[in-house]
Amino acid sequence: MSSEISSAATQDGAVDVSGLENWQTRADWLRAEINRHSHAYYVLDNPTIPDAEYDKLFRELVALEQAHPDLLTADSPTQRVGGKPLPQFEQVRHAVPMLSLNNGFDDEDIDNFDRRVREGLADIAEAEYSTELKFDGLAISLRYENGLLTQAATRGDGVTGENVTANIRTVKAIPLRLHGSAHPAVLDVRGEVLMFKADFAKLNARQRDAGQKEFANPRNAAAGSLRQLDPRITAQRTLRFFAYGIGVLEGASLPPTHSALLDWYAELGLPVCRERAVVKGASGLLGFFRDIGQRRKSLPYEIDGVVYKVNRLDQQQALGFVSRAPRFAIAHKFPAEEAMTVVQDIGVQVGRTGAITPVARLAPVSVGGVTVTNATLHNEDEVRRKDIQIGDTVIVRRAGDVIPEVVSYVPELRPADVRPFVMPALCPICSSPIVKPEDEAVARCSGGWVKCPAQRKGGLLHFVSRRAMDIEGLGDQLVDQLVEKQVITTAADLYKLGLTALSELDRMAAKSAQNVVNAIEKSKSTTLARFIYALGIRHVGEATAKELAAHFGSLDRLLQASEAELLEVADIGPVVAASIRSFLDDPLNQELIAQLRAAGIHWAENAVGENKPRPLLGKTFVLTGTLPTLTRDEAAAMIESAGGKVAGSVSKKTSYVVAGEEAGNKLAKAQDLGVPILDEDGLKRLLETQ
Ligand SMILES: NC(=O)c1ccc[n+]([C@@H]2O[C@H](COP(=O)([O-])OP(=O)(O)OC[C@H]3O[C@@H](n4cnc5c(N)ncnc54)[C@H](O)[C@@H]3O)[C@@H](O)[C@H]2O)c1
Ligand SMILES: [Zn+2]
Repeated sequence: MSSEISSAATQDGAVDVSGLENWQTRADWLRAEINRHSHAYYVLDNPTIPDAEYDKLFRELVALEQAHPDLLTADSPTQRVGGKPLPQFEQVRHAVPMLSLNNGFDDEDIDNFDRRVREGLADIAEAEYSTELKFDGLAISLRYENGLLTQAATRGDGVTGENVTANIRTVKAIPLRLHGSAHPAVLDVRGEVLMFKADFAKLNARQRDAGQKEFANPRNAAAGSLRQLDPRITAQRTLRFFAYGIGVLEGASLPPTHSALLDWYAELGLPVCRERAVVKGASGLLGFFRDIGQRRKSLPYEIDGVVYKVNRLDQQQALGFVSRAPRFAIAHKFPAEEAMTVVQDIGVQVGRTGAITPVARLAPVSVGGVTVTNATLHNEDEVRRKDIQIGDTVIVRRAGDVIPEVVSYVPELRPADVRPFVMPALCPICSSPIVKPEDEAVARCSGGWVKCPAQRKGGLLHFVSRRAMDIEGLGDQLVDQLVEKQVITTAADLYKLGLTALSELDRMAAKSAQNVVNAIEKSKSTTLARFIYALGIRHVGEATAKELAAHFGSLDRLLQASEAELLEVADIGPVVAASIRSFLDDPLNQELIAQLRAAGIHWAENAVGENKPRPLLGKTFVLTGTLPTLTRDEAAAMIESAGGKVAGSVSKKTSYVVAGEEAGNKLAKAQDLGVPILDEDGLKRLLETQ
């Protein structure tokens, strides 16, 4: 290996080898790192770094070996699957190896996969695929002889796995005897053992209570639970199973397609996931990917992508395998939700109620498809519990639209000079003392909105937000300017804002100034519930505001309500009642409310208050899909004003499901449970006739 190669490639910018002698050294280093992490992940079920970081190392090694084939060794991790089986278990040799899957990340990868498949099948015009989910668990092989479960083995290194038959027998989702009567002499079912999100949360809560180590994620929990030497421990953990493939088959003929194989499995009583489809071409694959991506959060188990398989089994056979994965299948992965980066500092943020949130300032890192530079540490106790310090390398998580958070630090990468976070004594914005009541986890700026611009801004942003007064166009930056330049101090000042004042602000075009003025004007017509919510009373969220509005019917009645009367409202306890009373007793707040009413904010008051008819009282509705004329909010408001409740998920207690176009899972679930289903007209009729 000459230094020439290394310097040329460095100029390419392909791989950073600074400080390393040559490619050989780099490849050796990568192999050692990858092997170390694989061992922690596959054998110990206790990963040391996020998957995305591991994948980065792995991809670098693949690229290196492709560019310099002489570097490739037979024992390179790129040529192998999984990890070595644990010696404590009896070993099982897989007659048909259990392989991994190749990965794709963007649309182009999938187009290329589809093209390679068509080329590999003598240039067929269009390929048919079976699409399914990529479950985040561990692969298992279940051997049934004449319908009876005789052996279960983990994937291990793909060739040799661990005999976990005794443990698998405790998994209720897996039949010990196949349904029906005609059974093949030997059937080797391949599938994934996994743990559902709810069971994972329960398990971790139990581990916490027992002072034992919590699992990093459901995959590790599933793997750790299955690979127990004592099956009684496995039996205490709720594991599930989905079948997705086949190894050996004797005494029966293979169905013609993968989808038919899964249908057959379902008939045999094996769990097969419902979320699957048969599609054509790359566009069909991408359609499935987007649909699942949208519903990912609501699935009861974790997935890290979807899997596409050529549907016809004869075509699968024709395409065959490369070293560690089939050519006929690919996993289309979602962007990683976890990444590793360095905490450069820990600052604090002041919320609208004065709550002080420690925030990690991070070296920029891409997580879940966006660049993250700040991540919440929630509160001081949490920082101590997780022992996160300035200078630490940490794992950052960003799942969907959720605010990025720091999950943990990486002990082996902690430098000697880390510094702990110190809660400042004074608010960084207004210099008022920060106080922390003994019985609360949260420290607060004691300045209140009168002294603290951060609280003022937060309060105003809450006031104008979509679920409060819904004033469009008043974003973060505009509110910042208005508060900083002292154009407005309270929400009431918003209603005095004229075009001139707005136009004087930086970068405010005449047209957008006019839009803001119009939006403010429009917001004057609102509902009592929105108005109460907009006030930003501590502990009064949207649901409580709705309850208050429905219960009292008019603002004056609410203003006069005693704590005892407040306690009569559904779901309101002593803490909330006291918080409402103390807010309303504050002369500054009384002044604010008077000014807002004087500015012309109004709503339809209900003269009879609590006596208003509430025909849907006690009924729970679930909304799904797109209704022809009503938005979800409107439909929910109609149901709630008639006394009904709107819930997020369907259960036996659901009274009605209101389904529109493109209703998904919830509709299917309602049908399963026999819950009555209404369309928009049905809902309207119900409201009229009651
Ligand atoms: N954090 C770490 O240190 C570390 C170490 C090693 C591996 N890993 C992670 O493990 C993964 C690689 O491991 P891998 O070889 O198990 O590959 P993989 O997880 O990328 O894909 C192959 C596996 O997918 C599973 N699978 C789920 N649904 C499936 C379906 N419908 N059809 C077929 N298979 C399905 C099977 O168990 C199969 O073995 C990567 O995500 C990598 O980041 C992480
Ligand atoms: Zn402050």
